[in-house]
Amino acid sequence: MVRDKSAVEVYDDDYGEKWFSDEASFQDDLVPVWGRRWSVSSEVGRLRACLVRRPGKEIECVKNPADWRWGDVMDPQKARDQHDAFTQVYRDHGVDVFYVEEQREDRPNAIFMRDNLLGTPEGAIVCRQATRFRRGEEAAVTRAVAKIGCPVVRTISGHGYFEGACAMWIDRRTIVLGTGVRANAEGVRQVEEVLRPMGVETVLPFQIPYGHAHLDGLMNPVDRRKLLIFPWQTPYDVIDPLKRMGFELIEAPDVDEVKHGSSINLVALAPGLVVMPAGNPKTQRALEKAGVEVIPVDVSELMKGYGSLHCMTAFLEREEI
Ligand SMILES: NC(=[NH2+])NCCC[C@H](N)C(=O)O
Repeated sequence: MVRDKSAVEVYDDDYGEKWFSDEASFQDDLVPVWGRRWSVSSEVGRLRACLVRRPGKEIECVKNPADWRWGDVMDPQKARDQHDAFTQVYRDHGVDVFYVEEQREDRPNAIFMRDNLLGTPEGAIVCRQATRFRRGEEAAVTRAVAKIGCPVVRTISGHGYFEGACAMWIDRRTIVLGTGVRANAEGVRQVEEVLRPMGVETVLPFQIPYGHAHLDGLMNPVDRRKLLIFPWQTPYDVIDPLKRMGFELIEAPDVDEVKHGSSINLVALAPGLVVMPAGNPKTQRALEKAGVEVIPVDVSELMKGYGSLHCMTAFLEREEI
């Protein structure tokens, strides 16, 4: 009987099950699979990449500022020029600035990108806006993130809502997560569920006070172990463990600068080097006295939307500290 070659003959010198799984971690795969190290685990490690929304047509839909939680109507050209200027400072410091190119024309607050995206050690969490006047910004952000190839590790869903500025990274193992009008318990639970397996061990809960939307007007790390805080409205129970970790506290010296100058709403380009809204001389001096280098930039037009640099910048890649 004529028979095909037996399986044994075919496999001969190279047979057997050998297509085993690859045990590399997702984080190890970021560069080979996802094209770059899309990894964030602090607010201060050298900034390599961020996502922003240059003010587009949407800011022109604001007629009554109070409808959008704005203080005043923006001059579109001034707003765009100021946006170009501060992102240029980022680029001058080696940051790759990515843009959300398309956005809904009825979502003027979409320029406050941090609220739409939280960077994690393994990619982005796409947030879910709490308010009706912002919900929907995140859909365009998802498309932008997909386009640049950054992995999305979670989209806040179900009954959760969570805006990225309700989180504040402390270090690879520690994060502050705030609940309040812009982040409910379910939203925080979803964020925590994603971060724990990535190696976050300590979550410091922060009850955001009535009248504040986010954390970046209340506290912001400016160096590996230096923290700028609004002293009267940051819970002692958040500060105490940070003190034990060796954090030096820099108390914002002027309420008016915090409230109207967004003096805490700054972006660190590297440990001890920050870009900060201009017009806050007292806070700037306090930072410099603490050994922090400050680059002031004029974002006064953009601040009519009640947000500033930190809110406008979603971090996509920072060097680990
Ligand atoms: N992360 C921030 N502080 N964002 C400020 C957002 C301001 C915007 N008008 C809002 O109420 O949503």
